[in-house]
Amino acid sequence: MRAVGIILAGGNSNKMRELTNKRAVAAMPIAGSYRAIDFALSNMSNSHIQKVAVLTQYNARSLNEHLNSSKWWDFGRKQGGLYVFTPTITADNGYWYRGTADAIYQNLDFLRKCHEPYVIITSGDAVYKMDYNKVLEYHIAKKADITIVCRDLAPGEDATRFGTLKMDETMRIEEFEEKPMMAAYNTISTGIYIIRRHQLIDLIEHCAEEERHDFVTDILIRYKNLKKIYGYKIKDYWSNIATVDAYYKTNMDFLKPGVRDYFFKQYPGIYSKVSDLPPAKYNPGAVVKNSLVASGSIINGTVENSVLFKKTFVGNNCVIKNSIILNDVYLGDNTYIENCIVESRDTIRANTRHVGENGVKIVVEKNERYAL
Ligand SMILES: Nc1ncnc2c1ncn2[C@@H]1O[C@H](COP(=O)(O)OP(=O)(O)O[C@H]2O[C@H](CO)[C@@H](O)[C@H](O)[C@H]2O)[C@@H](O)[C@H]1O
Repeated sequence: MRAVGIILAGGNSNKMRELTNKRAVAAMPIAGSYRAIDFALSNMSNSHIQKVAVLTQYNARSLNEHLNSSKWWDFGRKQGGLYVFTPTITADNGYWYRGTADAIYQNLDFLRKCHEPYVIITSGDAVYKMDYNKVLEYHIAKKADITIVCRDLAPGEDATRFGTLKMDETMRIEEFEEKPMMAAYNTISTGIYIIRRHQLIDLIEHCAEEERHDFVTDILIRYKNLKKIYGYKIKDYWSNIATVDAYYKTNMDFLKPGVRDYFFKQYPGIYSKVSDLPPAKYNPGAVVKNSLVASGSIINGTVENSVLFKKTFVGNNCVIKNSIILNDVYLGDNTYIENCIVESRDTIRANTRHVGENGVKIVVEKNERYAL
């Protein structure tokens, strides 16, 4: 095999507010049946990358539970497979992962023991489909040291969340600004990189010697002029979910037939851990329009333009509009929910009203069923 994969999934995002109090961003539920990291894992599997390391740290338990079997993404094999690395205290190291480069440094033995010549680095926070082999071919053809997958900013998208960059006519990166206050360029890095394995080991070791810990500022930006760093531009769907608005928008995008078909009908598919739940049930009186409803749900009221994760119960005369209901939520009779994200396992009492007036409202209620 030509490449191994590294999925960075250990970061925290305060821009997700209460939603990441208990789970990692990469464990955020997406489109009714998936977790964010399923997209990167499926891309690895579909690109025939057989050895993948997931670096987890913040709220690692949520991810570790999801990744407890590699068979869902077809990594269950004798050679290679899926490795989940959380920080471990050793005789030589007493730190958590202090940044993305440090996370790789602390697992450098994994890379040293591999034989594959290239490494694909991606984040677990993005929803996209990609054949990494196409990027690898480009990387080889360009004789690049590092290739960064990038795309143009979408209209209205906030550049300050991203690395922005400028390329010359050969696609070599001339300028790279990480999360600028005022973006000067409208091409952004997707945080997907390809690099030769030996080169990565050298750069990461050098970073560690100098007590530097961040892959973007301490490698990409620092070596921009010394190394040949090229951009590979994509036009397909790619969305980083690590803010409340981006998370909401990404889920809502799956209500558009084009996005849904692209991910779920066109080959290759997206895979996830499967649970043996009964099909969703629509009782007499239920009205459901343009919504995704996951298995194990029971619907009595009205649901419009919404994404309902597994085991949602919607009571009589409820109205759910433009909202995301995470798994295992009980909505009592006559509740009205509009423009909200309802946290998983919530119990929303009968006759309650929640409306996101100035943007999306996150609803976190005490769980009365579990408190019993
Ligand atoms: N200590 C740690 N240990 C393990 N994993 C960790 C980690 N700290 C962060 N991560 C993970 O690494 C990835 C990158 O996270 P960062 O916080 O470094 O950058 P961010 O995602 O904001 O921007 C990045 O991604 C955007 C695209 O979304 C680019 O535009 C931008 O240049 C780039 O820095 C995320 O998946 C995160 O979970």
